[in-house]
Amino acid sequence: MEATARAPGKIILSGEHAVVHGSTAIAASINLYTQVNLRIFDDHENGDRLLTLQLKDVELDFSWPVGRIREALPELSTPSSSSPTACSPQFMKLIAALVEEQDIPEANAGLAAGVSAFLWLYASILGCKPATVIVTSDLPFGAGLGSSAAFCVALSAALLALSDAVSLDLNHQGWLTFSETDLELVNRWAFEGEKIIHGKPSGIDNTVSTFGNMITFKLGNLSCIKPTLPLRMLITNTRVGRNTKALVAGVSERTLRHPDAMASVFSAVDSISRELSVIIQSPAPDDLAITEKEAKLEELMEMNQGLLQCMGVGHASIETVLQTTLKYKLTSKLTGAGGGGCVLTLLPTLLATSVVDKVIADLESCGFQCLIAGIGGKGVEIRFNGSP
Ligand SMILES: Nc1ncnc2c1ncn2[C@@H]1O[C@H](COP(=O)(O)OP(=O)(O)O)[C@@H](O)[C@H]1O
Ligand SMILES: C[C@@](O)(CCOP(=O)(O)O)CC(=O)O
Ligand SMILES: [Mg+2]
Repeated sequence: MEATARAPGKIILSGEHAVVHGSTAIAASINLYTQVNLRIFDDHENGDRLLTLQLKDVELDFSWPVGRIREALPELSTPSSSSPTACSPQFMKLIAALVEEQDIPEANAGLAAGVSAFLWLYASILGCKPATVIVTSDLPFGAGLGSSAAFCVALSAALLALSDAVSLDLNHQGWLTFSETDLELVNRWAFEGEKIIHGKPSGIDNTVSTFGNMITFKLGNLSCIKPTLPLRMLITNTRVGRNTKALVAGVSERTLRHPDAMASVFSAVDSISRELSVIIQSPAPDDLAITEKEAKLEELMEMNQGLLQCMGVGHASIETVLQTTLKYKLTSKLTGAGGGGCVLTLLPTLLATSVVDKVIADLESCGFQCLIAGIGGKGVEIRFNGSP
C-alpha cells in the first residue's frame, strides 16, 4: 500500500506570536510544499521489518526495527487513528531515546524534534507496521514558512490515508482532497505533531496548511478570507536560522515578567489583524481604491512589526531587510517566529517590475534569498500509488 501527501507552507500576514496568546492572526498558504510518500509493506515484502524515514533534502536516513519500537512504546501497538492524542512527557522520553539511537549529526540537531514528531504520529496512527517514509520539501527549515506544520500535516495525511480512520477513493487518479471531516482529523493529528516541535503552538500553521486559502485564526477557530486585491508579497529569507520553540518560549517568559504591558501589545495586534481582515475583503472597484487599501495595509504591517519588536523577536538581519526595502518606499515585516528567518514585503499592484528587480538585487547582494510565492492556494492533498 502506498500514498503520497503534499501540504503547503504558509506566510503570516499579521499576528504571529500574539496568536499563541489568544489574538487574531491572518495567514495564507503558499505554493511551496512538503511531500511525504508512505509505503507500508506486507509481511512477506520487508524481511527486516524496518520502519525507515528518509529525509531527502538533508540526505539523512533513519531506521528502526519495528520490534524495537514495539518494545519501547508497547502501549502504541494498538493504534488510535481516529482519536488524536497528545504525546505525554513520559512518552516523549521514550521517543527521545529512540531518536538518540540514530546519532543525528550535530549540524542537523534541530531535526530531532521532527523525527520525534514522526515517531509519535506514525506509532499512534498506524501502530508498529514496517514501512518506508520518504520526505521531500520545497520549504527552508526553521525560516518562518511553516516547514514544521507542513511536515506534520503531510505526514498525518499520508498515515491517515492508509489507516481505517478516513474514507478515500483509492482508485482516484491524481491529487485528491479529503472530506471536511477527514481534514479536521488530519489537522488535529498534525497539531499534536506540531506541539512536539513548537512546544506551545497556536495551531495556525497546521490549520492553514491543512485547509489552504487565506484565513483569520483566533483561539483555534478559523474563518476563510476572500481577498479583493491581488496581495503580492516578496518573501526574503535572511538565512539566519532560528528555532520557533525557543522564540515562542521567550515571548511567554517576557509575558510572565510584564503581564500588563504584554496584554496591551497582544490586544493591539488583535486590533491590527481584525482591521487588516476588513481591508483585505472590502470592495476595491478601481486602481485608486486598491492603492488606498495597500497604503493602509502597509501602515498596519509597520505597526505589527513594531509590536513584534516589543515581543523581543527582532533580529539585525530583519532590520537590514526593513531598511533596504524602505529605500524603495516599500514596507516589510517579519513573518513566522522571527529572530531571523523570513521577511514579507508588500509589492503594491502598480509597482514597476524594474523596481521589484532592483529591490531583489539589492537584498540578494546582502546575502539574502528572495522569492515571490503564489498565496492562498489549496491545502493538503493525497495521491495513491500509480496515479499520475
Ligand atoms: N521535512 C522535514 N522533515 C523532518 N523534520 C522537519 C521537516 N520540516 C520541518 N521539520 C522540523 O521542524 C523544525 C523547523 O520548525 P520551526 O522551528 O517551527 O520552523 P518553521 O516551521 O518556520 O520552518 C525542523 O528543525 C525539524 O525538526
Ligand atoms: C510564532 C508562531 O505564531 C508562528 C510560528 O511559525 P514558524 O514555525 O516560524 O513558521 C507560533 C504559533 O503560532 O504556533
Ligand atoms: Mg514551525
